[in-house]
Amino acid sequence: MQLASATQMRELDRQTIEEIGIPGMVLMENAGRGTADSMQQFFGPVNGKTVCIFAGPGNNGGDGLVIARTVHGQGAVPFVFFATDPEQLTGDAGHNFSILKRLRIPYQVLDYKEKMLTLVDTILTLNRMHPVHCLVDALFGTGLERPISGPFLELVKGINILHDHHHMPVVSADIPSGLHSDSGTVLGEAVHADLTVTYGLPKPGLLHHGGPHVGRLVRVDIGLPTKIISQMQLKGSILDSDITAALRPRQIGAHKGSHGHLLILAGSTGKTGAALLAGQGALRSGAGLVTFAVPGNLNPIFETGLAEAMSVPLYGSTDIFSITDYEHILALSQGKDGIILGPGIGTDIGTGQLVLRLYTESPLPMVVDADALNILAAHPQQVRQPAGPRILTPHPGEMSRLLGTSIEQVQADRLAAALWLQTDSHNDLPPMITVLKGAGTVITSTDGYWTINTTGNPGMGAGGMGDVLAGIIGGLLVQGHTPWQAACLGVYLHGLAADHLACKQPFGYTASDVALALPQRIGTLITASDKEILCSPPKIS
Ligand SMILES: NC(=O)C1=CN([C@@H]2O[C@H](COP(=O)(O)OP(=O)(O)OC[C@H]3O[C@@H](n4cnc5c(N)ncnc54)[C@H](O)[C@@H]3O)[C@@H](O)[C@H]2O)[C@@H](O)CC1
Ligand SMILES: [K+]
Repeated sequence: MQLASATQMRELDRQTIEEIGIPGMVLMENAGRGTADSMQQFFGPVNGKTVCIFAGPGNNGGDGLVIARTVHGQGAVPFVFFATDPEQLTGDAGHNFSILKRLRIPYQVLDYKEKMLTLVDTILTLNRMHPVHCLVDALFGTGLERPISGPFLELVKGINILHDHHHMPVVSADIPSGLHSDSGTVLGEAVHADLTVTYGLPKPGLLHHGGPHVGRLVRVDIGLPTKIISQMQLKGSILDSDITAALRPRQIGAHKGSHGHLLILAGSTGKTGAALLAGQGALRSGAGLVTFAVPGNLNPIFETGLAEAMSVPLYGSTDIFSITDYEHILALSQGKDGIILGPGIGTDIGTGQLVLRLYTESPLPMVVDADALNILAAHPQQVRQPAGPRILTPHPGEMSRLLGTSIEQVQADRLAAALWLQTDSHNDLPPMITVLKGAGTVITSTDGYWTINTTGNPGMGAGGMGDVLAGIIGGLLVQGHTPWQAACLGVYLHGLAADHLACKQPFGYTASDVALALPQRIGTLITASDKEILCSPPKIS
């Protein structure tokens, strides 16, 4: 499913209305009716209940008025609250206000002096007469352009009090008011929704940071023609279960050599766990063979640490990776299908020299993680000189170092940060993918395509998760997935496995647990017909 920014959404609406001839009133009607349907689906019948609608000064408010009229027709008692004079509404919203008046649906213009507590009291009183079915937030959608303040701020605060303290369900029309629809940044204060019904195409701001304000997300088809959407050539998408179509069952007769050989360059004293976790991630994602190249003194740990993996001691410098290991590593990389470079390696000068040479000289596809990213951050001119496909997997701290900015700035616009390598020039550089980790992981490629992940949960905020992710992506890479596919599948599956664990234990599961949970998740995703091939013995004729 594609994602659309506020500007793209406005353009889609404009083309639909002006070039195709579908009136804006029809789109608004579809949006409002679709929302009313979802409200019944999620919160039960509206008949006989109060529905409080908070309508803003633009078309989002207009959607709210369609919702009011629709639930009125379904036997509810709608009550519309405006923060500004509704007589000022124009266009389709103004038209819907005229209809509302003719139907004598009650509304009230909130006096700014009547602060939020008065609003809360009013709604609690209404609730005593007819129980409130839900509160409808139709204050702002894609048109929010500055922090919410004044009467609008009072309304949002009031809605949140009713939601947080009085447990009233809240549905947001298109976007929780106060969220920036592109970046997901909270502008002043944002509505806490249980359900967000988004119109046409979802907006990226709903997914950034894991969508903490959004609740359940539902999309309503408001009638934007697919022709118009495809002409727009949108580059953003939701990373959801569609990606799992890229998983393939194993061929009968396949052997360990069929599933790729991964070289892992990771670990140092005190951080051998990072390497072992990456190895686990790779093996659990199905890599055929895994070899660790490790500082010589650490080799005994790897001999026993992961029985299924091989290890080769390096003696350039016995405790850390060093530039003097370069030739040895080059020889080791012969016959390998990919490399993971970075988890737990430290940033020693000799290690840095090795990382930069491998990054700029090895043609093998490479997952570049952790300290390898910190080393690259100190040598920005080399970032765009990869000798082969690269998947960079920074967390916000590493991303901020790569960009030379603060973590706050990265988090304020995660998409802009993750698109740091985007280029319009058609050069012959190998593909470079950035995976900006965190709630709502953002994956971008240099040609400007991007996607935001929908799996994962707060329980994943624990040491070693990133190492396992690097391993999973590396494992998928050597099994023949393209760098883009490997990054997207890896991120999606990593979150999915963790979500499965979180169903029973919301936190306290470990990175190893996630790796262990992975094969079963993959198994359930491979289609039934594929399973038949997998499980049935070869036919003897
Ligand atoms: N034809 C269309 O364009 C359609 C639009 N739809 C709805 O329309 C929305 C977009 O409508 P609009 O572009 O009118 O935008 P909004 O309804 O989101 O709000 C824009 C209005 O709010 C004001 N405003 C912005 N930030 C403010 C702030 N911080 N404090 C006070 N006022 C502020 C603006 O000056 C403008 O009057 C979508 O999110 C969607 O809900 C749907 O009805 C489907 C069809
Ligand atoms: K809204």
